[in-house]
Amino acid sequence: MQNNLFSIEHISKVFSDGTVAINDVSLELQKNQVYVIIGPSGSGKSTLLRTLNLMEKPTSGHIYKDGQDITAKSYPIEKHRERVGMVFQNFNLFPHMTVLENINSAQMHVLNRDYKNATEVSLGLLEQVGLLEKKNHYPNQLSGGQKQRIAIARALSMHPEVMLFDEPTSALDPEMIGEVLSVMKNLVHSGMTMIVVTHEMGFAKAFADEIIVMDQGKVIEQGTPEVIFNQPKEQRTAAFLKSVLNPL
Ligand SMILES: Nc1ncnc2c1ncn2[C@@H]1O[C@H](COP(=O)(O)OP(=O)(O)OP(=O)(O)O)[C@@H](O)[C@H]1O
Repeated sequence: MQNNLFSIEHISKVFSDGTVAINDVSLELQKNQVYVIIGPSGSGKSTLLRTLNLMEKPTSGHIYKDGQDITAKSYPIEKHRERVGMVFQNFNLFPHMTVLENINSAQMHVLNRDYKNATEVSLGLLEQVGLLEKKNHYPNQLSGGQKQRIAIARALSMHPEVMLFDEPTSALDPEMIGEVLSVMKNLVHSGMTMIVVTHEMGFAKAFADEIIVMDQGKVIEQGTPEVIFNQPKEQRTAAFLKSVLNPL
C-alpha cells in the first residue's frame, strides 16, 4: 500500500531474563498519521516503540519500512536511524554542549552539514519551539520542559520521516507538560508520522488518528479516539481508561 510506512508482522521480544515484553504483535502504520500507544505499565509500549528504530531488535517476526525488512541482518541501521527521530522521557541532551551545539551536532556529524548551514537550521527550530534566547545556555540551565523542547528540536533537525516519542512528558512537573504538548501539537500532520507513548489522554483524544491499546505484550485493540474512549471493545481497555481518567 502506498501510504504504508511500517508493516509490523508477528513480532515478539523476549528479554534475556525470559520477560516477554512483546507477544506476537502485528500492525500497519501509515504515513503522516498520529498514533498514540496506551496501556498499563509494563504492557510493552516502550519496547514496541523502540523496535521501530531498532534500539530493541525483535526476537522473532519482521518489521518492514517502505517494503524493506528493517529487521534483516543486512539492513543499514545507522541510515535508518537518520530518518527516525526519537524523543526520550529523560531528554538525553549532551550536558557539556550548549543548546545550539546540541542541535547542530547530529546535523554536522551525521549529515555532514557545515556549521553555517547547521546553525541556520537550528536557529529556525529554536524559534519554532520558542527558545531562541536559550541558544547559548547549557542543559543544566534549563527547566525540564525547556530541555524537552530542545530535544524535540534536535530530533527535528534531521528532518525525520517519523518521530517516536517515549513518554515525553512523564518526567516533567505538571506545569511544564502543556508547553511540550503544544510543541508536539504543532507537528501533527506536518508531513511526518508521529508515534507517541503517553499517559496524556487529552493529547490522545485530541490528536491521535489512531489509538493502539496494549496489555501484557499484545495489542488488544486499536481505533479512533472516539471509539476507544466511548465504545471500547475490550473490557481491559475500559478498565485501563477508568483507572487513568478517574483514579479515585
Ligand atoms: N532490558 C530489559 N530487560 C528485561 N526486561 C525488560 C527490559 N526492558 C523492559 N523489560 C520488561 O518488559 C516489559 C515491558 O516493558 P516496557 O517498558 O516496554 O513497558 P511499558 O508499557 O512501556 O511500561 P511503562 O508504562 O511503565 O513505561 C516489562 O515487564 C519490563 O519490565
